[in-house]
Amino acid sequence: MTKLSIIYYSSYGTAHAMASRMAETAEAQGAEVRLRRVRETAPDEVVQSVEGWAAHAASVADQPVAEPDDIAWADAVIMGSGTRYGHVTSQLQAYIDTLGPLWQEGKLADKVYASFTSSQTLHGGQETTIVAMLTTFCHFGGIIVPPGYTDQTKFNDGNPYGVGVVTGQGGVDDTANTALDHLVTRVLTVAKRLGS
Ligand SMILES: Cc1cc2nc3c(=O)[nH]c(=O)nc-3n(C[C@H](O)[C@H](O)[C@H](O)COP(=O)(O)O)c2cc1C
Repeated sequence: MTKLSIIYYSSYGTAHAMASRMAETAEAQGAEVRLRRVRETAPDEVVQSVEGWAAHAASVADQPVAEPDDIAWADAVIMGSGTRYGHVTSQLQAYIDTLGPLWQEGKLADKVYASFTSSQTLHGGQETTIVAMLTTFCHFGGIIVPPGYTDQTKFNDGNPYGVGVVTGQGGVDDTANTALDHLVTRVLTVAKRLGS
């Protein structure tokens, strides 16, 4: 059974919906899945001052938060974050910054990695955000599995780096779900080929 961790940060629920879709698809394919939200680091008064942010935070309050062990445990990791000025969220980066001891022990290496994002606008920085996560995976010694155009459906969402959802244009629609299913299936297929 391939062990897959899906680790993401979401303020308003888009990355949460994307991660949940991949978790369901992976479980249907027999994988053991850890779906883990990254801990909120913004001050509570800031979160509570934004309606959509507060509502999403309340809806996931009882769900487990990501710990470093969730990567050490996994054969494959899919990481996701909304786009912030063309980069990953500080919340996801704060989680990544707790991984130093595992990195030092070599426990982040030799796993399959992929990433996903969402942004408000079409050219608002999805590629740079996804590639920022891929850069981190290089430092881990990870085996990066981008979707490329390895399936005809990739010509519909058009993102060979990972999966990106544009919240201002359709959000997590059928095209996005197809791309998410393709990404997680590809990650599991490669992990299995590597013996996981
Ligand atoms: C501080 C901040 C910076 C953002 N920067 C960008 C950006 O550079 N490009 C963009 O298209 N959207 C940007 N957005 C919009 C978010 O990317 C979008 O709301 C997010 O992807 C939604 O994901 P979530 O629902 O998982 O939180 C920004 C939002 C915030 C709050």
